[in-house]
Amino acid sequence: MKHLHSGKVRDLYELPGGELLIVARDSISAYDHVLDTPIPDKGRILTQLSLWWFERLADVVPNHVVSTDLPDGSPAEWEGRAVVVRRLDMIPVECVARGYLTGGGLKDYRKSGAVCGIVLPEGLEDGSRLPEPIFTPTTKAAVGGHDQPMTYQDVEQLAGAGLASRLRDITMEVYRRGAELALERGVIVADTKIELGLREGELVLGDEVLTPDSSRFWPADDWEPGRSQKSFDKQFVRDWLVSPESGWDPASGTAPPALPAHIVEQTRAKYVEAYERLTGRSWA
Ligand SMILES: N#Cc1c(N)ncnc1-c1cnn(CCN2CCOCC2)c1
Repeated sequence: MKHLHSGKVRDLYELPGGELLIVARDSISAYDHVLDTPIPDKGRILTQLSLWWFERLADVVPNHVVSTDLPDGSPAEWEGRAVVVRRLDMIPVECVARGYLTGGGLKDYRKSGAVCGIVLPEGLEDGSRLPEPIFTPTTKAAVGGHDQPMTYQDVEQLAGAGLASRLRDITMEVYRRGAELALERGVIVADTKIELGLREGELVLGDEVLTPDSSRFWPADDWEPGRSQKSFDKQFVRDWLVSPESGWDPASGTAPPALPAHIVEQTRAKYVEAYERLTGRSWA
């Protein structure tokens, strides 16, 4: 098979029949670096979580999944973390829904009182829950670049009014369903990013959906607006990397050091916990 693209934590291949293969690696990224130390089973756990969400959301939007059978000639180690998907005509918009204000959205809000042209109430802090979830699309940045916020009018100009409306409706419904289910199970989904493409004129959900890589997962019992929230899955890694033990400085521009075994194990356990809490299934 032909290698097409490598993202931070996933690779894309083209299959002889014209379909694509997405392979999730056990890589984890923090402070804008992909770490050298893999988290065992992360690729499999997030692939299986995404597949579970694709199925649950099939009444909202069709998806690009064709099969989880490994294509002939694939390395056996890809089992469980490789998905055969239909090739879509991807819409070049990162479709983001936010239920809480943080990250780039908070930065824009502090500068202008708005996010993607949507004016928000005054007095919101880092981690504030928004009165209603909002659609905050961004451009798909080139490798190493940063996504740029788009207004809804930008999306209409790019995709047309009809498609823009569908992109927003689907994004908001995927977020609403995901955030509602997750909160019942003790996980806040602060925001999520989906990617949609066209196939025979129909919008189809691509990429991955409602994973800790495509979304911000926060432990609900630790939520406190006014400070940065703990990441459900990445907090052990983030804290260790800036601890005296690691000896690393994010501002140094150098690559982060390898993670100690106990941080790897605790982080793997968080991915297992997220999968089990959300799906109600045992990972074993
Ligand atoms: N999904 C999908 C998909 C599709 N079904 N058809 C055509 N193109 C794409 C595609 C091409 N690039 N990306 C960006 C995100 N990638 C996701 C996979 O992993 C690598 C990054 C999506």
